[in-house]
Amino acid sequence: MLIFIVEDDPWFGELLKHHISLNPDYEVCLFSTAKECLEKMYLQPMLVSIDLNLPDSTGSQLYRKIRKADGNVPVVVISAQESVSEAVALLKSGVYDYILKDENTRDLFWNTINRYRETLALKEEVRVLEDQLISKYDFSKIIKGNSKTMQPVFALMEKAARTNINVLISGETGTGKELVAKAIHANSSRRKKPFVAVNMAAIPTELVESELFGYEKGAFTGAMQRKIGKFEEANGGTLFLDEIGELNISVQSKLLRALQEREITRIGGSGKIPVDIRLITATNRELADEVKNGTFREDLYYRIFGLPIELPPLRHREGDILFLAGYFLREFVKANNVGDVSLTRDAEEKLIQYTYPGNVRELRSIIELAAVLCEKNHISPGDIRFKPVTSKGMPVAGEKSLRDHTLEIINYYLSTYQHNIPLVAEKLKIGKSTIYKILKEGKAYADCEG
Ligand SMILES: Nc1ncnc2c1ncn2[C@@H]1O[C@H](COP(=O)(O)OP(=O)(O)OP(=O)(O)O)[C@@H](O)[C@H]1O
Repeated sequence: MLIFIVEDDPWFGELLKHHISLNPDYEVCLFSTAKECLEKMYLQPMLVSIDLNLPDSTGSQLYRKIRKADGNVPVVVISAQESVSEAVALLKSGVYDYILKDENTRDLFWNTINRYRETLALKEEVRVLEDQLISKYDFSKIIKGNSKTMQPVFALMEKAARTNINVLISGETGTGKELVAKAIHANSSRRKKPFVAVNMAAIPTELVESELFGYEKGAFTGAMQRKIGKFEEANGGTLFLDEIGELNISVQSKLLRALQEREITRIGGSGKIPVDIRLITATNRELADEVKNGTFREDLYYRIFGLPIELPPLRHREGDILFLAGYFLREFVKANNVGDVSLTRDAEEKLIQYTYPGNVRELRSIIELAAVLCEKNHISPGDIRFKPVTSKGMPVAGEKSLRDHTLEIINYYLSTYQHNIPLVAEKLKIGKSTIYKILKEGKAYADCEG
């Protein structure tokens, strides 16, 4: 820690400097003029002591200039008996301490420095405690949801935030897995450190290793300079690996080793670099099945499993569709500076009936589009457009109950044919009443799940 001493008596100045420098925690800069001190204020000293009788400035002038350069640095006045009145005036204007120049000055100055450090430590403790109090387990700022099905998720998130345990989040696409990871990080003791997210599915297989662990200059053709990997970037914070099931088996072993040994080696490097990260992973696949099939290492599975959090699909979160729709509408209004937009009763009904294969992400884009399309700030059923599902996301994809498959097929047709129930009935060769019955059952099922 840096301490400035401004003292025009070289012998006395050196004496103070020597005394304080005996403690290796402190580095002391000694100046004999106000000008020299002010020129170095950019170094941000922890404390400045000033003598009142300087060749180029009075004590009050120097104090004012130091204040201007740094509004917080404590200034200690060290003065001879004859300057007492000036020192007292300075004390009144905010000087941290005043010490008389005599045989006790060294010790008194030492005590002042220690007292200031103790105050600093206490302030920091209070700040950390206040911080914890304010944001303690306040997930609701980040992740919205009122449904009963989401309550166990919030309870698990709180447990995860309190500890350092690895977390495995599973859930269909768009259910908010990344948001949950962010909320856990933001409520954990690591919140001041980085949250680094990497989507395994978005990185070409051959680049995954260098993305995670980094590389040294010259490690391979094209490695023009050293690159820090995501592990190192996240040091002290949280590393979120999305779609972990996409990781190929050879990188899986390297990831396992890094997690076990808590250190990594950059590609082309030889030194081990210690890393301290909390790992949160996410998957929309059934990882246990991948283990059975031999495509995911069992030992890695257990290492990342830690605390499992399963996010329910939106269709099973009773009450959340309209709750989230309202939230996204308010966000839209705020971001686009338009007047309040509301949903008509029929529009709400239409939103509730749908099954959302794309979950919350899909609901958000449906609401944003509806807010753009609507007339006179009222969203009516016609403004709500369900996007036709592409062949990749056909409703029959994924493992679900027959009831859910049926419901999704109905919704797929309804969205494709603009909710024209007679037409959908004709296409599917079933009666209209069957469609109503399936939609009703789907809703009742979600109600009972909630
Ligand atoms: N409960 C929620 N409250 C507010 N916004 C949400 C909620 N859940 C999801 N979202 C929003 O939905 C979108 C998708 O969320 P996110 O990326 O976290 O989902 P995901 O499950 O990680 O998706 P994927 O599996 O495709 O990676 C984001 O815009 C996110 O902000």
